[in-house]
Amino acid sequence: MISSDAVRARLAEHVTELGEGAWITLAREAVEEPDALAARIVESSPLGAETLRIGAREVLTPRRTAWHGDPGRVYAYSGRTFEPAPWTAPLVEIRDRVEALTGVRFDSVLVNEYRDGRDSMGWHSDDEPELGPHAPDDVLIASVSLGAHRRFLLRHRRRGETHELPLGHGDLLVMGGTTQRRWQHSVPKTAKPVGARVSLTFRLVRPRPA
Ligand SMILES: O=C(O)CCC(=O)C(=O)O
Ligand SMILES: [Fe+2]
Repeated sequence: MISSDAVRARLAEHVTELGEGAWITLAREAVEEPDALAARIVESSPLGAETLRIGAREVLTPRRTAWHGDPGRVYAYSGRTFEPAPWTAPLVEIRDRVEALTGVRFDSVLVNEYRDGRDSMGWHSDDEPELGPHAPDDVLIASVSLGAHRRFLLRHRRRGETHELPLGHGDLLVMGGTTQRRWQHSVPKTAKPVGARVSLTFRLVRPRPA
């Protein structure tokens, strides 16, 4: 059984403890040739804006996304379910690099493309019950950033305390333990001129029983 403690121990030099069993690690420039990889992913992933249900309203996401993974890694959020597209060559390269660094072979990945500063991701936690190793108290998410630098914010759900991490150029951010339970995160819009950014959030998803 994978435990996120083993990942924290392995990446000990990069750990920030957030308290209450929540922690993140940030390794700068962990992936080589991030710009070339981003271009290959944008070419080969079925990226598109999704319609999400927020209460009674349907809204289009202000970013393009694609869900890839092993067969059966169905991901459900905001009233939608997503069947995984197969792994592509650039995603396998990065998945294997993330495995070498974390010791975990992630089974799925959400690709997010932020075309410019108007694209964003609102406050949320990735705490869906199918997320492993064991949502909501132990969720492992390994996020690789490619392309333009963007601000990544963490906000404590009760205390409102925030941390700001500038992410870019092959950086690897891992969120583990109770981070999803205790904190939310976001990628805010920016009025500054910024180029395109691609983020890959690798996950463990329990397969749906057939
Ligand atoms: O783009 C990012 O760095 C964040 C992506 C994210 O939060 C997600 O995919 O759930
Ligand atoms: Fe997220």
